[in-house]
Amino acid sequence: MSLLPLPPSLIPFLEPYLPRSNLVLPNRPFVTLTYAQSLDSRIAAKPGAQTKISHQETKTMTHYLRSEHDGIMVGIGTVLADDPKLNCRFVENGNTHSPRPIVLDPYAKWTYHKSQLSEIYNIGQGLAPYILVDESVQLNPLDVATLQQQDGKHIRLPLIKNRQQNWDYILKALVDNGIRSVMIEGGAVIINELLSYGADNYIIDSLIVTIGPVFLGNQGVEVSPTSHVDLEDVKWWTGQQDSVLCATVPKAFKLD
Ligand SMILES: NC(=O)C1=CN([C@@H]2O[C@H](COP(=O)(O)OP(=O)(O)OC[C@H]3O[C@@H](n4cnc5c(N)ncnc54)[C@H](O)[C@@H]3O)[C@@H](O)[C@H]2O)C=CC1
Ligand SMILES: Nc1nc(O)c(N)c(N[C@@H]2O[C@H](COP(=O)(O)O)[C@@H](O)[C@H]2O)n1
Repeated sequence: MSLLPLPPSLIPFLEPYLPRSNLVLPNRPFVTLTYAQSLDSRIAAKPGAQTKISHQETKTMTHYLRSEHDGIMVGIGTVLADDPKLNCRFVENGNTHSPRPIVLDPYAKWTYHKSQLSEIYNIGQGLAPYILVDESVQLNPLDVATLQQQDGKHIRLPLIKNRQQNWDYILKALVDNGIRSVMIEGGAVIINELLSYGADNYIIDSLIVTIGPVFLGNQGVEVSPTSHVDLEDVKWWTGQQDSVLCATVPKAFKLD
């Protein structure tokens, strides 16, 4: 299904938060954390369920954001729940860029060769993923062979032993593999972890949150950091149904 046109006012609204408007960081990619939540801070109606929250016009915004990043990352929980495409369907202004899908799957739970994402690659509508797995896990030979034929790969990192350091390894691996900007879409474990990462270690350069006019209820999958986070550079956009918050995390807390 084709997307609605991008509301023109979103272009100047988003501009200051895009990687292209910000300094290129030498040792890690520019990180945008972006997701859609309900009024009661839920990103899905129940665990493992894919739940539509965004209006079509903010869905277009998500694809516009995908066109502005080298990579798009989700966790294995999201992949198993949504079987996502993780490509870019924003084709306005002749855009043909699709970001590199990156899946954080430390225990190699994903059967990649049967996924929609593999099919998307096979029909020429997106790139094959980089799958981040722990150094110790055994890989499915069919997945390895499929990724070898496509242009994706498994990247082995020490992800299981000391989770505290994982984001350092993950971000370095992305830069080492040519990913200079990444948008992280979720799911809840990753969002909560990044928002809670610690006062000295915030790694989010831009935060872009779509808020839909719905309550998903207390069985829903909640996003909430472990403690207080004050945002800076806050701007709001309101569309036909949704509002979008753009912000940065306090600069004093950022890694360099
Ligand atoms: N509304 C929205 O914008 C979005 C909603 N979702 C929803 O979120 C739900 C899935 O969320 P979750 O189950 O929380 O899964 P998730 O996608 O956050 O994946 C969690 C898994 O990722 C791995 N992981 C996360 N952080 C790690 C780290 N630092 N080191 C190593 N491994 C790490 C672990 O295996 C962990 O179990 C689905 O229902 C999906 O539909 C997902 C993305 C966006
Ligand atoms: N922007 C947005 N709005 C919602 O209502 C959502 N449920 C999501 N979910 C995210 O989008 C991914 C699906 O991507 P594809 O359309 O399959 O490429 C899903 O995996 C979540 O990350 N996003």
